[in-house]
Amino acid sequence: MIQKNVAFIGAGSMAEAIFAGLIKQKMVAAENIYVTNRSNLDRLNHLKETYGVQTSTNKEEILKMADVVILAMKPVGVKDSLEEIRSFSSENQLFLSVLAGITTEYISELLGHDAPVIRIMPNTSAAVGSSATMIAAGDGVTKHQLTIAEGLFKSVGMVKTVPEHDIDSLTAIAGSGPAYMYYLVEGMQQSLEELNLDQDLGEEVILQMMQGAIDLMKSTDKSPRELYQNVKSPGGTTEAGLNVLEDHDYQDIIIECIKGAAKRSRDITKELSTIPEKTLS
Ligand SMILES: NC(=O)C1=CN([C@@H]2O[C@H](COP(=O)(O)OP(=O)(O)OC[C@H]3O[C@@H](n4cnc5c(N)ncnc54)[C@H](O)[C@@H]3O)[C@@H](O)[C@H]2O)C=CC1
Ligand SMILES: O=C(O)[C@@H]1CCC=N1
Repeated sequence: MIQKNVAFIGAGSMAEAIFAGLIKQKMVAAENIYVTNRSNLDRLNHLKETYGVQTSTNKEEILKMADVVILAMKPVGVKDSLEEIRSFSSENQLFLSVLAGITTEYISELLGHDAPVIRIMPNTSAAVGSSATMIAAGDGVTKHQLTIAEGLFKSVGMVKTVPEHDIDSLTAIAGSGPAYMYYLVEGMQQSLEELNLDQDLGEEVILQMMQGAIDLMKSTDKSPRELYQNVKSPGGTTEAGLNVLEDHDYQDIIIECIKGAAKRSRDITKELSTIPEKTLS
């Protein structure tokens, strides 16, 4: 457990997933977690009752307690939010931003001082200790500060420290990826009705099937292609299903999906930042 106060600016699904995970894994005590949002008091009260975290709509009150500040508002709100808190923040605080498409350089510019800024791309599986979190240090971040960020996020899943220019592309997989998995599961669930199967039974089978496929991929050197070839019998059921996927260019669609998400992350940078184009590659 680290003896640091961690403040969340933004109290949405990502902030909740992170602090739920930090508390569950006993990395940070609930009383050391401070949470604020734009103005939704009901939401703050709900989080306080559920997790025992400290909450307030008064940003100054929250900021003055913080050793580590986690920026977890929507990217579009970052400018207003940082303008609101910059006078309460200090260079002695460590800033961790989970905002898609927002560079450390831009955050430093908005803060207007030399506080260390680290860019983080986690996912909502942090709530159950299973995030795949990407971390990139901004200019001037010390090894010790990076270790603090890595330690916090290692407690809620796997961490990879990467160059900042890779974060946009990795956001598509690490950050947005869970949504594509849930979308796939939703599609399978919808098939249950058409097949006249019991919904509860079917949903349990789908999740165990996916868990098993992940366990097998993690435990073998075989490629996904070898693994699905092993499932497929000539003239069998799997082949019939794979033919449908191929007819619809399923893998091309997945590639376009990931490229589209990565492009959006880079576009957010261009839309919201004042940073010159040459630094965006
Ligand atoms: N949801 C996800 O799976 C992931 C989200 N992220 C990033 O996390 C951030 C938050 O995403 P979500 O939690 O999904 O959004 P959300 O819409 O659920 O929550 C946004 C929160 O920010 C607060 N907020 C907005 N403006 C504010 C301001 N000026 N000052 C203080 N708080 C303010 C809102 O009140 C709300 O609590 C985004 O920047 C997103 O890119 C990153 C990885 C995964
Ligand atoms: O959709 C988004 O923009 C955020 C970033 C990654 C996951 N959710």
